[in-house]
Amino acid sequence: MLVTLEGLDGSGKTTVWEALQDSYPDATFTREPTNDSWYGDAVYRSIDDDEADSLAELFLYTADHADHLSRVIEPALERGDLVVSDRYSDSRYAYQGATLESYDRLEVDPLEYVVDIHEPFTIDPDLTIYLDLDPETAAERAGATNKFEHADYLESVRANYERVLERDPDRFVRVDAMQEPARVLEDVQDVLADVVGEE
Ligand SMILES: Nc1ncnc2c1ncn2[C@@H]1O[C@H](COP(=O)(O)OP(=O)(O)OP(=O)(O)O)[C@@H](O)[C@H]1O
Ligand SMILES: Cc1cn([C@H]2C[C@H](O)[C@@H](COP(=O)(O)O)O2)c(=O)[nH]c1=O
Repeated sequence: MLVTLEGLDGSGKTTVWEALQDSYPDATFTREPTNDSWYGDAVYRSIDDDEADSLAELFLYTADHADHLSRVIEPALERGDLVVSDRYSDSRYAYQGATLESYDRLEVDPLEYVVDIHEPFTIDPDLTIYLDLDPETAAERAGATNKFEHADYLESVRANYERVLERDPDRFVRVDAMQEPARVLEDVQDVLADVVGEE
C-alpha cells in the first residue's frame, strides 16, 4: 500500500514522517525530491536557482519521480511493504501548477498539464494525508529558505492542492496542521490505523 504525505512547506510532513518510523518499523519510508540520486541532486540545484526555467524544473522533478518509482516504490510495493512517501506527485500538481501559471508559452491549464504528464506512468497512492496549513504560518515555519517558501506563492500552491483534493476526494484525508505536533501525529496515526492497521 502506498501512502503519501502532502502539504505546504512547513506543514509538518517531515516531523510526522519521522515519528511514523517508530510505529511502522517494517515499512519503507521514502521522499521526494529524493536525497539519494543524481536526479534528486539536480532538483535541489534547481530549487537553489532563482532563475531556473519553470518548465525545465517541472521535468527535473518528474525525472526524479520516474527514477523514484522504478528504483524504490515499485520494488517495495512488490515486496508487499507499506510505503510512506514524504511528498509525491501531488506536490508537482500543486507547486509546478503554480510556478507554470506565469509561463507565457504554455497555453493550457498548468495543473492539468502536469497531471497529464504523470498520468501514463505514475502509480496513484492508495491514501494521501494532506496536512492543511495557512500560507503565512507555513512560510514562517519553513523559514523562507528557498524560492517556494513565501506566503504569496504558497497561497497559489494551497489553491492548487484544493483543486487536487476536489478531483480525487476519496484518496485524501485532511488533517489540521495548525494543531500542536502531538495532536497532528495522533490524527495521522488514527487515519493510518484505520486504513492499514497497527503494526
Ligand atoms: N504542528 C506543528 N506546530 C508547530 N510547529 C511545527 C509543527 N509541526 C512541525 N513544526 C515545526 O515546523 C518546522 C517545519 O516542520 P517540517 O520540516 O516537519 O515541515 P515540512 O512540511 O516537512 O516542511 P518542508 O516541506 O519545507 O520540508 C519545524 O521547525 C518543525 O519543528
Ligand atoms: C516533490 C516536490 C517538491 N517541491 C518543492 C517543495 C519544497 O519547497 C521543495 C523541497 O521539498 P522539501 O519537502 O522541502 O524537501 O521542493 C516542488 O515544487 N515540486 C515537487 O514535486
